[in-house]
Formats: sequence, structure tokens, C-alpha cells
Amino acid sequence: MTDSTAKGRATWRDYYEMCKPNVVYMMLVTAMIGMFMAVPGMVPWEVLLYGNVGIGLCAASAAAVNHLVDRRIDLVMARTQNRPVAQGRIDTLHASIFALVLGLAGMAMLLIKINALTAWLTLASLLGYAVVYTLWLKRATPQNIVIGGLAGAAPPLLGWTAVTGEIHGHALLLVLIIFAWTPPHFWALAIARKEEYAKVDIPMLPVTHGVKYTALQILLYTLILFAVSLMPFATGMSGSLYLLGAVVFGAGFIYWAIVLMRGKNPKAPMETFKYSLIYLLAIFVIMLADHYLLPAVTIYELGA
Ligand code: HEM
Ligand SMILES: CC(C)=CCC/C(C)=C/CC/C(C)=C/COP(=O)(O)OP(=O)(O)O
Repeated sequence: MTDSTAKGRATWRDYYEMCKPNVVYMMLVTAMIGMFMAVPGMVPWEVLLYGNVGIGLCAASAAAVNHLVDRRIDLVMARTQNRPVAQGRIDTLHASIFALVLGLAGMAMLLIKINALTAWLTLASLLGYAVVYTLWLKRATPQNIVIGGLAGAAPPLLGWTAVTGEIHGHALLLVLIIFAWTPPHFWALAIARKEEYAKVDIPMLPVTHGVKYTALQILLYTLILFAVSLMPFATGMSGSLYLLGAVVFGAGFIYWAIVLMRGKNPKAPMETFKYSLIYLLAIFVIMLADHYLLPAVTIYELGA
């Protein structure tokens, strides 16, 4: 059943926007670094190419489902009101076909060119975001993005299994870092957009528990994230260059969480949100540089 309200013809840009490209690109950075961290040497180009395209297509499929499911609330929120499905430029039939084709193409690429474990873990992430988070958690609980965050945190594990065909503790550590990073990343934005979420009855934490409580939770998670981010060094997975990066950028995140808590800077919510993106990119890139530039120096060796 196509929406009779469809206005204007959709362009390729509209379909591209449905994929949440900037989010997917950042996820693929973490997936690629998961690939490089899985092996001491270089990653075969086929795994880099087919693994990232497959994971990216599946993530884009999940993002497209999110546009489709959220089209009514997206139309009400200022931040999302111009989205193509919300505006009716892409009707629900075309949006559904687009999401299905992306998902099938991504799964086929992973099953044929990579391995079954990576394909099924990617499908679980796709469904985790498109169904568990978008269709259920987002509308059910203020903990929606904490639980739903696991789907978005999966890419480094997907990259790791694409290379090795197995799950490893170090890969789960990378997932844990993004899992702990997600609440401060999103709740800072949710504080800035609190009134919009209240209008559409989405139980985001600032709406159900207030800004002060949310800011306190953000500070708590940045402290947890700081501790978790030291574990790649403590386990010998990464060396002192990574440790330096995790401490410096982690301190920056805690700084912004404190500024947000004090509530004196009206720009703090969006500055904290923007900083969260700088943080994630920085510690993953520094981890990669450390992986190739400096041998891992564990606390054990330092202590020996
Ligand atoms: C459940 C988990 C997550 C939630 C609820 C969430 C929420 C959001 C929201 C609401 C935005 C603003 C989007 C917009 O206004 O268009 C956003 C932006 C963004 N998020 Fe997240 N996010 C999550 C996980 C992630 C993960 C895991 C990554 C990457 C590894 C990520 C990367 C980004 C990027 C790069 C942007 C900027 C997008 C842009 O400027 O177009 N997010 N996030
Ligand atoms: C296969 C795989 C790795 C799947 C992960 C898919 C994926 C794109 C996760 C994105 C996380 C995210 C930006 C959630 C925001 O959704 P929202 O509905 O809260 O944000 P919105 O209001 O901006 O739409």
C-alpha cells in the first residue's frame, strides 16, 4: 500500500539519506579497525572490501527500516522532519523494498565472500537495531539506547570475525567500549532535543527523569567508559600510545560531562554530543596507530 501523500519525486540523495551514511561510515571505521586488530600483519583486501561493504549494506538496511518505522514521529521532531520517508518523498512501499534489497545484498555478500559467523552476527545487529530497538525499546523504556546500543557497538566484532572466523575476548572489549560510549553520545543530544521527544511521547531519559539526572548518568558512563578504555592496554592488546590517547581523550569526555552537569553552559549538550564523535574516532584511530607503530607493552612486562 503506497502512501497517497507522497510529495515530489525521490532523488538518489533521498535514498542515500535513508542509509544514515555518516553513522554507517563511523561504524565501518570501527569495523575496519576490528579487522586490523585481529591480525599482526595486513588484512587481505577481499576481506576489507567485501566485509565492509557487506556490513555497511546491512547497517544501511537497518537505518532504512528505522526511517520507515519512525516516519510519523520524524515528521514532528524538528531534527528529523525533513527526512525523505517522513516527508513522503519516498513512499512506504519503495522504502520497504529499498531496505529489503540492502539487507539481502549485504547478507549475500557476507555469506558468499566472508563467513557464516559474521553474516549471522551482522543479521543479529541489523534486527537488534531495526526491530528490538526501533520497533520496541525506543518506545518502551528510558533504557532504550543502553540496551539498543549493543547493535551499534557490534561492528568491531563483525570486523574481527570477518578476518578470523571466530569470536575473541579482545573483539568483545572493543564492543564494550562502544557500548559504554553510546549513552553519553546519545543522551547529550537527547538533553538538547528533550522537548521534541516529549512531543512524540518517546521515553528518552531526559523526558522521563529530567536533565539533571540524565547529566549525572552521562558523567557516570563517561567514568565507566574511561575505566573500560584502559583495558586494551591492561590486557596487552594495545600499547602505551593507545593508553596515552585513551587517557587524554577520556579526560576530555569527563570534562564535558562535568560542564554538562554544572548546567551553566547552554551549549554543553551539543558540545558533549559532538565531542563524543571526536572521542570515538580518536581512540579507535590511535589504537590502530599503536597496533602498527608500537609493540604492545603490558603492565606485566612493565612490572617484570
Ligand atoms: C543505540 C545507539 C545509538 C543511538 C540511539 C544514537 C543516536 C544518534 C542520534 C539521534 C544522532 C543524530 C542523528 C541526526 O540528527 O541525523 C546520532 C548521530 C550520529 N551517531 Fe549515533 N547513536 C547510536 C549509536 C551510534 C554508533 C554506534 C555510532 C558509530 C560507531 C554512531 C555514530 C553517529 C554519528 C557519526 C552521528 C552523526 C551523524 C550525522 O551528523 O549525520 N552512533 N546518533
Ligand atoms: C548491522 C549493524 C551494524 C546495525 C546497526 C545499524 C545502525 C545504523 C545503528 C545506528 C544507531 C543509531 C544512529 C541509532 C539512532 O536511532 P534513533 O532512531 O534513535 O535516531 P533518529 O531519531 O535520528 O532516527
